[in-house]
Amino acid sequence: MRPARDVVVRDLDKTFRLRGQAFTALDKVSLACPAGSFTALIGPSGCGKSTILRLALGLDRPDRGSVTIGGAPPAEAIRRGETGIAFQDPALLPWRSVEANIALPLDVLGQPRRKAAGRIANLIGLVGLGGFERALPGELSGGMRQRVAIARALVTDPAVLFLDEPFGALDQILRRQMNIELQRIWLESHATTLLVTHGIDEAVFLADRIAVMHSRPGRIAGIVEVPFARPRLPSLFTDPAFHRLTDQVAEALHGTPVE
Ligand SMILES: Nc1ncnc2c1ncn2[C@@H]1O[C@H](COP(=O)(O)OP(=O)(O)OP(=O)(O)O)[C@@H](O)[C@H]1O
Repeated sequence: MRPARDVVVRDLDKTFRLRGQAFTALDKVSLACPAGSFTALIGPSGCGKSTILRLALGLDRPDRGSVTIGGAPPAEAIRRGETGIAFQDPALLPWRSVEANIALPLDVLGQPRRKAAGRIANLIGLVGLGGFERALPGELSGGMRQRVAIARALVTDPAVLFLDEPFGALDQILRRQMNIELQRIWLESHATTLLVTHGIDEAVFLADRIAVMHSRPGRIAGIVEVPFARPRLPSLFTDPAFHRLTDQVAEALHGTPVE
């Protein structure tokens, strides 16, 4: 198993230029995700959630501030295969089977797929796709494709998992099922997880802490701690304490300060 890694976002500023006009996308954004924790990042459209992930993945550079993964720059953690990524669009290669799609990060890192055969088989079981190893993406449902993307994100046994609205395109019923599965996978993998989501229910069900963002400029308005014990059961979705917390997150989103 990988050593645990924390993710520390420190004083990020990011300005984009749009047709000659400067637009402050992020203003002094700081967020510490302790090793092994599950953090949800929630906020209105355009507040800069995906920009934070892009900076955390070294896909773009901040104007000021830094992101470190286990104390190192993101590029180093990525090179060591310590990061797993899943986005809203599962982006599977249509000509590759389920198992070959899951193996893709190993191919990119130049690690022999043969040595990981047992791990790939375990992951297929973990995401409930036993029997579909040789299926092509076109033969799967949307939820199954998303589960392939989650398995692919986990194939390098990452210490850190970045998830950007991975279930955004799924219907409510399937989304809840995927939330329950993601919790199970996270409890097994212990990866430090940062989940970008628009779903308040999803954030409260899954996260240890929810970072609530406001926009224009994008900033962290507050952190809501989620105290529920794990494993969290589906019955939590109907618990009054759950609804009190979703109300608190909604209030924080709409401007009321987090207590
Ligand atoms: N490459 C870019 N060039 C110019 N502006 C950009 C670029 N990337 C992001 N932005 C702007 O930065 C802001 C934040 O975008 P970002 O995608 O991070 O928001 P978000 O919170 O993830 O939104 P959503 O919830 O809709 O996905 C937006 O106003 C967007 O237009």
